[in-house]
Formats: sequence, C-alpha cells, structure tokens
Amino acid sequence: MDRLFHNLIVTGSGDPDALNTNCGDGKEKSILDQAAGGATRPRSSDSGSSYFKDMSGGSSSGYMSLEKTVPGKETMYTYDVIKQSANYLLERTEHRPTIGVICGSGLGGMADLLTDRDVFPYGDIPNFPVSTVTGHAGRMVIGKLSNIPVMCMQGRFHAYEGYPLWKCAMPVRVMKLMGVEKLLITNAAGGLNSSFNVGDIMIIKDHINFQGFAGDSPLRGYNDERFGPRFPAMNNAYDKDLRKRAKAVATEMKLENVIREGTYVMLGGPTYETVAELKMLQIIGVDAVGMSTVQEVIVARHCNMKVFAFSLITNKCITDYETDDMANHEEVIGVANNRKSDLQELARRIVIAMNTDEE
Ligand SMILES: O=P(O)(O)O[C@H]1O[C@H](CO)[C@@H](O)[C@H]1O
Ligand SMILES: Nc1nc2[nH]cnc2c(=O)[nH]1
Repeated sequence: MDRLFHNLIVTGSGDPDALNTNCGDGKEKSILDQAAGGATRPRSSDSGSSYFKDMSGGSSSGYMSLEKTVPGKETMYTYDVIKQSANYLLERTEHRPTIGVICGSGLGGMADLLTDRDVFPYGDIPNFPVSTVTGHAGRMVIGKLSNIPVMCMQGRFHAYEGYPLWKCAMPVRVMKLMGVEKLLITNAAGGLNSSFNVGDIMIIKDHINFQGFAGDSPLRGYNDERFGPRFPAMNNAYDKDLRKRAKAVATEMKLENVIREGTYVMLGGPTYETVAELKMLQIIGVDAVGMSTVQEVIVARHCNMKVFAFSLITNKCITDYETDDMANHEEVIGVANNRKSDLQELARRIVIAMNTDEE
C-alpha cells in the first residue's frame, strides 16, 4: 500500500491516465484495481456519457512510468498498441481508406455523407479515449464518399478534456497504420483577423504551436522511427498544392466571398480568451483561435501524411472592453450547424481533389 500511495502522489498530474496501466492487449487495469488485486477488464463501450468512466478506465501509465528506464517511452502508446487499434478496425471493415477526415465542433455531419458505413464508437476501439464534448459524437465512421474510401473521426480529443497531447492525436497514428496518407482536418475557431466574419471558412496556411513554446508536444517523449524522425520539419505543414486545389473548389462553389486563408493558433482552453490575450495574439499574426488541430497536424506530418485543414469561423473574437457579448460553445455549435450544407459539399469536393494525383 505504501507503494500505491507513493505512486498516487507522484502521478498526481491531472492526467486521467495517471491512474491506469495499459496491459498491451486492449485491456487495462487501474492502479486501484491492481492494488485491490482486481482483474484486467475490457474498456467501457459506452462512449457518450462516460467521462468519469474513462477517467478510471483510460489507458497508459503514470504507474508504470516509475518502472521504465527510457525517458518518455512509458507515457506514449507504443507502435504495437497503435497497431492493435488499427487491426481492430481493419478486421471489422472491408474499406481501405487512404484519406482521413477529422470533424471539428458541430461539424460531425460530414460523416453523414459517407455511404456503406461501418461505425465504431470510440469506446469500442481498443486503446481509444472517449469524446466528452458536446458537438463531438465520438465515433469512427468508415465508408465511401463519392465512391472514395474515407475514414472519418466524428469528434476529436482535446487537451482540456484531460488528455495528454499525444493521446489527443493517437487516432492519426491509427489512421496511418491503416493506410491513410492524406488528412482533412476541420475545426471551429474564433476569428481574430478583423476582416473575418462569422461563417467564413479559413483555409489554414500555418499554425503557431503555443503549447510547444511551453515545452509540450504530442511528440514529446520516446520517438519511434517507424512513425517518423525525432526532429520533423514543420514548414509547409499545410500542403501547398491541396490549398491551391481547395481554393479552386471553393471558387467553383461560388464561395470566394467567404473563403479566407490564415494562421491558426491552438490554446489549451477550456476558457475562451481574455481581451489582453487576444491583443497579444493579434500582434504575433494570428488570424483564428482554437483549442485543437495543431497536435493532429504535428503527428500527421511526423508520419509523412499530407495535411489540409480549414477553420469555420464561428464567432468574432472580442478585442475590446466595451462589448458585453461573451464567447460560448452554444453559438459555436449553432453557427456550425447553420453552415452545414456548404461545408459538407466543400469537404466532399476537397476529398475528391485530394484523391486526384498532383499535376
Ligand atoms: O477545435 P474544435 O474541436 O472544432 O472545437 C472548438 O470549439 C470548442 C470551443 O467552443 C473548442 O473545443 C474549440 O477547439
Ligand atoms: N480558443 C477558442 N476556441 C474557439 N473555438 C471556437 N471559437 C473559439 C474561440 O473564440 N476561442
């Protein structure tokens, strides 16, 4: 028991996984189970309302970390654990997608476009976290979009939910091991560029990795070269050719007036920003502000996927002290819902463009 309490104190980091160990077979034990001599148990398959269930049934290993010698290795899923999640899906679907889609807040309707769908609640997929945020259904939908095999995350994971960045982005590695080579990422974001309007669609040209400045990264820890190099380059993270094609697609759809291009910043959330924070972000050249995406892009580029990403501007960031309006998630979801039809058609056409070889 001394040992148990020692570890509870050492791992008291706010990471929900700190109390759990991954047993490497898709099953997990919480430290409390271990102390009680409890049996290994399968993951909960209840994805929707299982926030606290996941807090006690998640995976990975603050506990084991004390016993490993390679710095960082213990905190991340190994190649074999990721492979286990990929195999689970590959064994249950006949689709072999090379394009992945990640749906942002309120943008999960994109998955409805898929035909011949195989649907996997995150809670059923070994080693997956669960979605806890409204507007993120928490399902992997694999099917065809205009006859192109696609896998679509209907909901993503955010650091503010309590997950470490590597875990937020682990589905990207699962996609990679399933054969995905190109990723379409979407998010809802606050418009900081004063020329942006609510409902605009910002093609992401670049990002500022604020968490990286503070020493955190989804790649922090042991680097497995089978995924990618220790020091990946991050210029041209957002594929130039795909951005060009997306602009052409938007023009075909007569969306020129709402299409923008700019720099996205991810902050930790879950608070929206203060006026002073927004003023600082303006100075450093940020156009749109959110709480996601960057960790997914970093992990995707690390394993050499091509990335295209856009933000739906769901609210204007408030940069003066006189305004009484306040950012809120209901507005974010509402705007995403209102822009549903244009966004779904845009996503469909971008996927077709992504599936076409470069000139
Ligand atoms: O980035 P997505 O997941 O689209 O969601 C955005 O909207 C939520 C805040 O309203 C935050 O989660 C923010 O990141
Ligand atoms: N951080 C942040 N995330 C958002 N997601 C949607 N709108 C916003 C916003 O204004 N700020």
